[in-house]
Amino acid sequence: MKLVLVSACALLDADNRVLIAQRPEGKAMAGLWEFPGGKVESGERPEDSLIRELHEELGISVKIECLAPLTFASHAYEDFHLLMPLFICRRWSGTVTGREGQAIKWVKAVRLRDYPMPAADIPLIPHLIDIA
Ligand SMILES: Nc1nc2c([nH]c(=O)n2[C@@H]2O[C@H](COP(=O)(O)OP(=O)(O)OP(=O)(O)O)[C@@H](O)[C@H]2O)c(=O)[nH]1
Repeated sequence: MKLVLVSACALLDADNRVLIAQRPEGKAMAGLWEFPGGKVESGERPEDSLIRELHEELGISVKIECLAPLTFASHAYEDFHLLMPLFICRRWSGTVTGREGQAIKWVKAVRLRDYPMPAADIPLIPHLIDIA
């Protein structure tokens, strides 16, 4: 089975709300809410890949020292195995904007279960509730 490495980030605002973004129509798992991030390209560090994706997807600049590891997801999808480190970040510059037409929402960690998320993300929710 192919192993796919994806870096993801839980951005937290001053009220400890978490940012989720909705996967656009036409993509795999369209409509589901996920943490911003994306595939780590070969030769790239997971942190650098995440910083690049946060800029592309949300228009914000994040410094590497503002990313802290929280936990990870390891999930067998039908066609690949996902390994996804989840970082948290409380400091960035710029205004969070859905730059690729994706809907975004700030939600309390205890409300995350109200939003359909990819299967790999479900076990991550309690970790976010713990730090809220
Ligand atoms: N960014 C992100 N991806 C997630 C999460 N949970 C999860 O299962 N994934 C999966 O991890 C992969 C992330 O890849 P991606 O966003 O870079 O790529 P993509 O599906 O847009 O495809 P493409 O870049 O090949 O067009 C997808 O298969 C996505 O469904 C999550 O919370 N955030």
